[in-house]
Amino acid sequence: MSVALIQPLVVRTVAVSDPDDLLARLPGAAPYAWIRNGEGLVGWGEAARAMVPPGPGRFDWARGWLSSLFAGALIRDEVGMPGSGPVAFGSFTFDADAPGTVLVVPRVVLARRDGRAWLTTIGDNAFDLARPPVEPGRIRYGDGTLTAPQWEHRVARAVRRIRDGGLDKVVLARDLTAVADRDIDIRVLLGRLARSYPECYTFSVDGLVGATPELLVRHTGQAVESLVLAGTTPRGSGPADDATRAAALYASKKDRHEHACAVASVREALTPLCSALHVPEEPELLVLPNVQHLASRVTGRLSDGASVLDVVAAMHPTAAVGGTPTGTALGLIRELEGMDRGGYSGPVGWIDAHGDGEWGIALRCAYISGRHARLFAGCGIMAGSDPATELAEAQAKLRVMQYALEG
Ligand SMILES: C=C(O[C@@H]1C=C(C(=O)O)C=C[C@H]1O)C(=O)O
Repeated sequence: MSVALIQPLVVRTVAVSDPDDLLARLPGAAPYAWIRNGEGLVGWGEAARAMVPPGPGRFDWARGWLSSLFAGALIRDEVGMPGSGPVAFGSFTFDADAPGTVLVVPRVVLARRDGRAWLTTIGDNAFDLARPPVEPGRIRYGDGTLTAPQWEHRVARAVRRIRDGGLDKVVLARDLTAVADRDIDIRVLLGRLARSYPECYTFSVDGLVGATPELLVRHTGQAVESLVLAGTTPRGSGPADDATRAAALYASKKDRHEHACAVASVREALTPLCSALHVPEEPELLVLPNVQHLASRVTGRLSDGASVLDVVAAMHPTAAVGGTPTGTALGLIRELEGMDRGGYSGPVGWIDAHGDGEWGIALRCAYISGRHARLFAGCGIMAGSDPATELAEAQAKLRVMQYALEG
């Protein structure tokens, strides 16, 4: 297959002076990015790419492809940090059987972490001519797979199914289409997202772009960390209203149960892999510009040398994006959503040659292609869910990418 045809990668990482705004260094409109609070990695060009075949073995396939690629590489890494040396950016589809999972090793990666900065180049150090970003102009929206009222009906059906005892929780999503006057330059979106959502992970992988608050797993050596989110209320009209809404969220049996389902799924996935695992008793509140979430930071130590992709494979799909029990929820999602989620709500992130990396759940995101965008948002549906409230919550989540497109 393509693996056999690839020449060994010749990789060099050197320390560089502070690059300031990483996103401003991207020379062209097809970038790779993973940025939070100004730190992270940006990349461009392609040294290697794999379209990962769909199916239950996709994580194994990805792991095999990466290990033969990285094992054959000639690596000179003068920095020795997580994310130095060669890295692959990846986006896995939500549904294991859907096409569209991709891994790309950019030709150039520029990164900053803990006050250090580095540049990784692969192959000939070709000079990249920068083109200034271009604004997309006016944006027109259209319905995606379902209109808003149709989606509310599907939510009502899911609630009935839950009340009938079929399952505890299911996450239902909807999509929205957008067309711009001009081709959408992803760098414009990334700049807006990183400025307005600095706490989130602003990402870009092969046309999937967003700012997700949900860290599936960060893997550094033996340490793993995850930020589980579930249970949401929109921001209020001011500090007092915010506080009232936050208190109601904490007190809501429905939201606490929804959150507990998501935490339980992460605990179950991580327990077999970890020698130590800390799961907080009570959630905290994560306040974002558009919504507030119940949040639990889970930390652990891996018992053996599992890579970040092994951990991702064990965790996906958590109940934050699938439901409880997982299998029943996935069947209901297929039946009721009537759309292919693609990489939305799938794992997105990067991995280095040591198996370290950071992967988020691709939320608050859109696929960008030419002048077109397809935006996604979903909500956890419980027995006590009200379709109109869930629609409002999905709309609040869609605002992240609407803002990225419109400014
Ligand atoms: C599904 C999404 O978000 C997830 C669902 C949440 C909820 O229903 O409360 C909260 C955070 C995410 O885990 C989305 O943003 O599309």
